[in-house]
Amino acid sequence: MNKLLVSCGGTGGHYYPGLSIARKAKEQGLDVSLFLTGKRAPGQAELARQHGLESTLARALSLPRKPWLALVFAYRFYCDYLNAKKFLRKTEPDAVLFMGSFAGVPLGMACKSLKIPIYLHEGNVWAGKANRFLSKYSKKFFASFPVKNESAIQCSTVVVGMPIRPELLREEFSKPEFISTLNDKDPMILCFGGSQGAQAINQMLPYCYEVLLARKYSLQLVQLTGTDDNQMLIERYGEAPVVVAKQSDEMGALINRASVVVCRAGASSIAELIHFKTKTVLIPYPIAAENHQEINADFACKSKGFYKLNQSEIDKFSLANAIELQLRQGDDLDFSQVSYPNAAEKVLKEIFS
Ligand SMILES: CC(=O)N[C@H]1[C@@H](OP(=O)(O)OP(=O)(O)OC[C@H]2O[C@@H](n3ccc(=O)[nH]c3=O)[C@H](O)[C@@H]2O)O[C@H](CO)[C@@H](O)[C@@H]1O
Repeated sequence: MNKLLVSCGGTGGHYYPGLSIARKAKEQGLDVSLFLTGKRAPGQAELARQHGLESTLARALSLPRKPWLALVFAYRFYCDYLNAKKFLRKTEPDAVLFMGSFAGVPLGMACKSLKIPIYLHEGNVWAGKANRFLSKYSKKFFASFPVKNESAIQCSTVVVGMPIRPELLREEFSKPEFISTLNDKDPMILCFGGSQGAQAINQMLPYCYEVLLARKYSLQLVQLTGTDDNQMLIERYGEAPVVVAKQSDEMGALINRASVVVCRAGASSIAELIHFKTKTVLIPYPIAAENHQEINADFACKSKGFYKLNQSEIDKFSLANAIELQLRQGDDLDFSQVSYPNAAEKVLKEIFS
């Protein structure tokens, strides 16, 4: 049986697409497990276990921010590399798939030394540092979208798409209990940050909502803030048809129901919105590494389904105008220029055929 190891530690941005590929691999009868790093790893391993997947946990190594820490970093890197080699000798995977975090690099170098085939998956339109570095030793680079800095990739590249959680790929969804106070008739705006929320959007939205109501829109709003500290926000909305919550595990139902979404420009968010063909205002996280969210947003805007608003340009009117612009567009927009479906299947076919 083919044995696959998926290295997807770090933030949700690397973990969830890796988990989706691992779940698909298990469904196809492959022997698959996860390699997780960092403080989120125990929780991520527990979620993987609920899907019948085993994980190996390791510490996360990040690049030193101060030059005098370079020696400590080199020592730790070497220890992690030796541990990874020991682990690979014991488990003998046929292939290792990296989802693009620096934490996976010691494991990558151990694969190189033991001649275990390395594959990479990149979520963003701008390939990140770890993937660029590992590409020199890899068999194939799987991209979610055509990669803007493709010249920095030193192995063959194939665009497969961003793997989406299977829960979101259903045809029908039931209405989430926590929005039962909202009706099924009026348009609904859904707002969320990345997997960690977005303070700047959270603060501006109530003002923007007032502007839209003053323009006579009968709008409902679901605002997922990423924080527990929502009391002031809830009081501010008062009796308005608005639901404020920290987060939701029912994103499929919410995106499917939304008339317009306002969110960051993370790769999974964009892939999910393309899947549901939902009109969206993207507000790229301005300090994302190498400005990759703005590059993601610029790519998504090839479809009129997306509209980009920079955080520096946000005020209650610009955000209201952007939402209004999207509300007024028809619901039959073409997302085909940016759509790359069935990513997990394509990755597994490329690795094992
Ligand atoms: C700040 C930052 O650098 N973020 C990066 C991080 O992703 P990050 O995890 O922040 O953002 P993504 O858009 O990739 O993913 C967000 C995910 O959270 C889900 N969600 C959101 C709110 C909620 O209440 N419930 C819920 O399930 C969304 O449906 C989506 O699946 O890695 C991604 C992939 O490398 C990058 O594209 C992002 O730019």
